[in-house]
Amino acid sequence: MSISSLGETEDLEAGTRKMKIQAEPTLPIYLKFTEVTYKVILKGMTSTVEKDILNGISGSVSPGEVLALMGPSGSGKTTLLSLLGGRLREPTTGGLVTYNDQPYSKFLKSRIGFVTQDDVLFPHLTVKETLTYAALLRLSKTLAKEEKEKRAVDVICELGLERCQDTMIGGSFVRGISGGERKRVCIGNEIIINPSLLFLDEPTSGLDSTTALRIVEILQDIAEFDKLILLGKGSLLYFGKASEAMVYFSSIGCSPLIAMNPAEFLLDLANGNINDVSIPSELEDKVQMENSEAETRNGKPSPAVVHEYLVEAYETRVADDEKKKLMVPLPIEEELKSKVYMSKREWGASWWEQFSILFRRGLKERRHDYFSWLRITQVLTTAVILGLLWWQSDSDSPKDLRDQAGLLFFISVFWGFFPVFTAIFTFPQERAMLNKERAADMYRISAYFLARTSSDIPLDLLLPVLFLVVVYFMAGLRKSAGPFFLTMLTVFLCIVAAQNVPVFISWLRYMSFNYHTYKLLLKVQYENITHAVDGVKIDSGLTEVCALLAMVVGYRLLAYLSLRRMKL
Ligand SMILES: Nc1ncnc2c1ncn2[C@@H]1O[C@H](COP(=O)(O)OP(=O)(O)OP(=O)(O)O)[C@@H](O)[C@H]1O
Repeated sequence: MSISSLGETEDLEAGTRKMKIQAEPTLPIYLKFTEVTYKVILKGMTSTVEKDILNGISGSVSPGEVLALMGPSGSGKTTLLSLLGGRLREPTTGGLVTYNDQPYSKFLKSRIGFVTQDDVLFPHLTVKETLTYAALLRLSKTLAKEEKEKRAVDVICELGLERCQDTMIGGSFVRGISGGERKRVCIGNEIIINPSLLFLDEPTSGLDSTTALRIVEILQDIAEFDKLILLGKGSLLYFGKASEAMVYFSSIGCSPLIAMNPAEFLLDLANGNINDVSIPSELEDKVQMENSEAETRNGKPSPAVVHEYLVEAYETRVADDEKKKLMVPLPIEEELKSKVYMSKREWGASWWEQFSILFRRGLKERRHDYFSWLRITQVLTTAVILGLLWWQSDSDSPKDLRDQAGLLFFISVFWGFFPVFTAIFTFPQERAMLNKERAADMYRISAYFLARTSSDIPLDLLLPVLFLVVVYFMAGLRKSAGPFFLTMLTVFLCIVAAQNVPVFISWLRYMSFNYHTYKLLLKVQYENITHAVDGVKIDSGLTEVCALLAMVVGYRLLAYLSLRRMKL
C-alpha cells in the first residue's frame, strides 16, 4: 500500500517520468499529518467498547514523493490512508491533517486519486469505455471531448492495456480481464486526472510477482519511492527515508543476523517476531529484570514487549524532531495555500453533459442485466403459461370478468416484484460505485439520479411489452388500443415503483425507520395496484392510474431525497 504525492508537471518531466498524460498542470500539494488518532466505538449487546485503531501517527509527503505504508495485516494502513484521503471524517478522529497547511476542503476531492483495495468497476463495460467515461466526467471542462478521449487512449498505452482495451471488465458472473489488468484499470481511472495526491491501497495484493513488479514500475514512473511509514498495531514504528530505515533500526539495536530482504525484516519487526534478529541490550535487560515467564518466549521477549520497545524508541529518538519539522510553515506562496481551501468545486462536465454521459453509460451497463437469456426465458415462459391458462377467455358474464381481473392483478403483481430482484442485485454494486465516484466529485447527484431513472425507462419497457403482447392476445383480452395501453401503463408504473424498493430499504435502515413503516408502504402500493387493475377492467381506470402515477413520482422524489441524505 502506498501514498504517492505527485508534483508539478515540470517536476515530473524533469524526473525522466514517462507519463504523457499531462494536459493540465497539477497543483502541487504538501500533505502533513500530526498526531493522527482514530478510534471506533463497538456497541455490544450490553456494553460499548472503544477500540483505538491509530495512536498518534505523524508524517509528511511532498510533491514528487512516494510514501509507502508498511505494516502487518490489521495494523491500520487502510484506516490511515482513508483518513488522509478525506474518506474518514468522523468525530472519533483526532490530530491534524493539512494539505498545503490548509484543512481538507471539497475542492480536494477532484485533486485526489484513491485506488481502493477492492476493485470497484462496472463489469459490463470494456476497459476503453471505462477509462473514456472516467476521462469525460473527470477531466476539466476546458478540454474538448476529443482531447479527453485521447487522454484515455494515452492512459491505456501507458498502463499496457492495449491488448485488452475492448474486453469487458467482468465480475463474479462474467468472465473478463485478469486481476492484474483490473488493478491497472483502477489505477488508470485515478491517474487519468493527473492527481495532486494519489493514494493506493495495496495495489499489488493478490497479484503474481511479475504483474506486481509491473505495477510498481508504473508507480515508479510517476514518482520516486522516498519515504516509508512502518505501522504496528496502529502505532508508528518508523517514519523517514526508506533508504535509512535499516540504519535507524540498527541504531536502536535491531539488525538482521542473517541475510534478509529489508521488507521482510521490517514486517517481522512490526509483528514483534525477532527470530534471526539481534536484540538490543536494553530489551535484554528489561526481560531479565521482569524475569517473568509470560513475558518471554524461549528466552526472547514476547511480541508485545518488542512492540512496546519499538514504539518507545521511536517516541524518544525521532518523534519530537519530526513533529517540530511539521510545525514549520511550508515555504510556499500564500496563493498556493489558499488555492486548496478557497477554490470552489470544479465539475469536469456541465450538468447536461454529466446527464448524457451517465445516461449512455447506464444503458450500456444495465442492458446485460435486463436482456440476459435467463431473464428473457423467465418472462416468456411466464407469459406463455398465463396465456394458456387464460386461453381466449371472454368477458361476457360477471364471472368471466372476475376471471380476467384475476389475470390483470397477477400481471401487475408479477411486474411489481420481478424488477425488485434485479434492482436488489444491482443496487449494492451501484451504491459502491456511487460512493466511489461521488467521493471524487465526478458528477452531481441530481444528474446521476435523473440519468439512472431515464436510462431505466427504455430498458424497463421492452420486456414487459413483449410479455403483454403474448399474454394479452393469447388470453383474448379486449382488442382495442385504450385498454391495452392502459394495462401497459399500469404495468410500467408498477415496475418504476418497484425499482425504488432497494433505495428505500437502505434509506429506511439509514434513518432507523422500522419494518412496520416499510410494510405500510408496500400496503399502499398494493392497494393502488388493485385499484388501477380494477380501473383497467371497467374502462374508467384513468383516475386510479393517475393516482398510481402521482405515487410513483412521489416515490421517485423520496428516493432522490434519500440518496441526498446518504451524503455520498
Ligand atoms: N469501523 C471499524 N470497526 C471495527 N474495527 C475496525 C473498523 N475499522 C477498522 N477496524 C479495525 O482496525 C484495524 C486496522 O484495520 P485496517 O483495515 O486499517 O488494517 P490494514 O493494516 O489495512 O489491514 P490489511 O493489511 O489486512 O488490509 C483492524 O483490526 C480492523 O479490524
